[in-house]
Amino acid sequence: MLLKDLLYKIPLLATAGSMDTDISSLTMDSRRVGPGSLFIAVRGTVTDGHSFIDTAIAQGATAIVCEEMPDIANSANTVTFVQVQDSARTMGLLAATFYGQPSKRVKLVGVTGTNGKTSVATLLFRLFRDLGYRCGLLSTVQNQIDEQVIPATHTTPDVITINQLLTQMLEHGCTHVFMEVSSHAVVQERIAGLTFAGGIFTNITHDHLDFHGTFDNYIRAKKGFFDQLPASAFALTNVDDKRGLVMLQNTAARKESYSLQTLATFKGKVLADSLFGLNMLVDDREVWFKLIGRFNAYNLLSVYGAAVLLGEDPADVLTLLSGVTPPPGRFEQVVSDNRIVGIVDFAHTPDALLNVLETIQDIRHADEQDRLPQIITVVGCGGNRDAAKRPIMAEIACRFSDWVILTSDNPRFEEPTAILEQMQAGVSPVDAKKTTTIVDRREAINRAVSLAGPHDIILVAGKGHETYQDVQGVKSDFDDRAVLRDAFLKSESAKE
Ligand SMILES: CC(=O)N[C@H]1[C@@H](OP(=O)(O)OP(=O)(O)OC[C@H]2O[C@@H](n3ccc(=O)[nH]c3=O)[C@H](O)[C@@H]2O)O[C@H](CO)[C@@H](O)[C@@H]1O[C@H](C)C(=O)N[C@@H](C)C(=O)N[C@H](CCC(=O)O)C(=O)O
Ligand SMILES: Nc1ncnc2c1ncn2[C@@H]1O[C@H](COP(=O)(O)OP(=O)(O)OP(=O)(O)O)[C@@H](O)[C@H]1O
Ligand SMILES: N[C@H](CCC[C@H](N)C(=O)O)C(=O)O
Ligand SMILES: [Mg+2]
Repeated sequence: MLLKDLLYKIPLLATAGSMDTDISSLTMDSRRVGPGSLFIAVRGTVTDGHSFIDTAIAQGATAIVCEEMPDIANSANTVTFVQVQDSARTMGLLAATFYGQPSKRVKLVGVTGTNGKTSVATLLFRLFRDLGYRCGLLSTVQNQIDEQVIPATHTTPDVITINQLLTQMLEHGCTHVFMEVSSHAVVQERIAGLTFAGGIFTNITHDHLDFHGTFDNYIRAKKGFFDQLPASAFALTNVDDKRGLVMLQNTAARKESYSLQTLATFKGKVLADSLFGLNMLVDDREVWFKLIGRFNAYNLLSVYGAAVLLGEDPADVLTLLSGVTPPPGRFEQVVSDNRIVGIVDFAHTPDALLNVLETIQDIRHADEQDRLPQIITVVGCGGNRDAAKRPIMAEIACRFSDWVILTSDNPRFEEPTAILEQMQAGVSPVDAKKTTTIVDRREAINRAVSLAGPHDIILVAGKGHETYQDVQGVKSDFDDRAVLRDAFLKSESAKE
């Protein structure tokens, strides 16, 4: 595509060089530049893409988009330079044009919020496939082009990757695409230039303050998604969340809502919640779902609402949705031969942990001898992420559990013991008696199993579907579900 066609309608501050240059590919990473590439210099959190302009040219880039013209701009006559106000945003607009506006050719629905994005996007994907559509999914767990699974590196990929994936989805006949929109992605313009058919807000609680600085900034980031929705889209919000209405304050999209507590476009009520699923009234129809926990009642209601807003028949939606299973690592049960109930859950924020533990408390029942199952929680917090949540998560674990084992999540580049000390700060002297700290996650899970008897519940929180542990940038195999199964087997054979 010619550079001048690519830049059509993009606000430019200055240019140097020919606009008739042919562009073969777009990239913001000098390491991926090839002959004929357009390199977009983006200022990042670690380094500045502008310092790689020379490398990009040496590797064959024929055009550079930047926020600051480099000195060589007027002397390099084989390369064209384009100065813009905001490279990251421009990249989104360029990607949409370069790939032929794929987001306009599918029904693209974005899901944002602190918790529940993967759950809602995955449920929508599974529901719409059951409704007979070919669908795409962009999620933390994985990306999917109908049946084909593509590993995910981010919750929301960069905007060039998104457009490439959307193009592949279109080639495979996908009509609907469901994607998570993280707050990082909004701030870094990873969704710039995408045309959404709908946006869903789940909730907002404490997370990522390391990145956003303040809670207000974090709210603004999430709201930014709704601010950029077109009038043709729907904006579906959870009005039971304190910030639910704020999200839609400035949106041009059609405002819709869901609630378990108050008047809303889509209204639900939890009738029963057990280890076998949720029984709900949804717009006055009674339905059983396979998911567990009141928080999932919200997820299900938003999925139902979005499906109806996308034109599906409410009764068909509920019939099919009642059979849909949750994504991996979300309240996933691993039960031992002697009936110890293991629950592996991706709860890695205070609110998620609170919800999961409240659910566990609600659904446990005393046995014939009137003994209430014990709750044993194994939890850690990731390194190089929001540190403020660490003591809070430890406190929540203690509040709801009979035993707590604090352990490592993904330490990344932090010292595991330092993270654990910050968690311990949330443990009161009284709770200290039931709390142990074991740095090694496998050992921690083994200890939990050794404390459990039949019908007791072990919650292993924080890593859910993850199949690795990241220590100093090295990812080694680690899967909470497999480790739990091993621990159950080992403890059974030790007893024999
Ligand atoms: C903090 C953060 O979000 N970082 C993201 C950001 O990287 P960055 O700003 O650090 O980039 P940088 O390393 O400073 O580089 C700046 C620019 O120079 C370029 N560069 C760099 C080196 C080089 O040799 N040549 C070159 O051209 C880079 O390609 C980049 O364009 O932009 C990159 C490209 O899009 C992302 O891969 C990267 O995600 C990192 C790996 C990450 O861990 N992100 C997490 C925090 C994240 O985004 N998480 C959210 C989900 C959170 C949640 O909801 O729970 C997500 O959406 O996944
Ligand atoms: N609607 C909800 N409200 C509160 N907590 C939830 C909700 N849905 C799920 N959770 C909890 O949060 C955890 C993560 O859920 P999910 O993966 O769907 O969230 P996410 O928003 O995609 O997270 P991430 O930001 O890491 O992508 C679940 O394992 C569960 O413990
Ligand atoms: N999307 C989240 C996932 C966190 C999962 C948790 N296991 C951790 O490593 O902190 C993030 O990248 O912040
Ligand atoms: Mg997710």
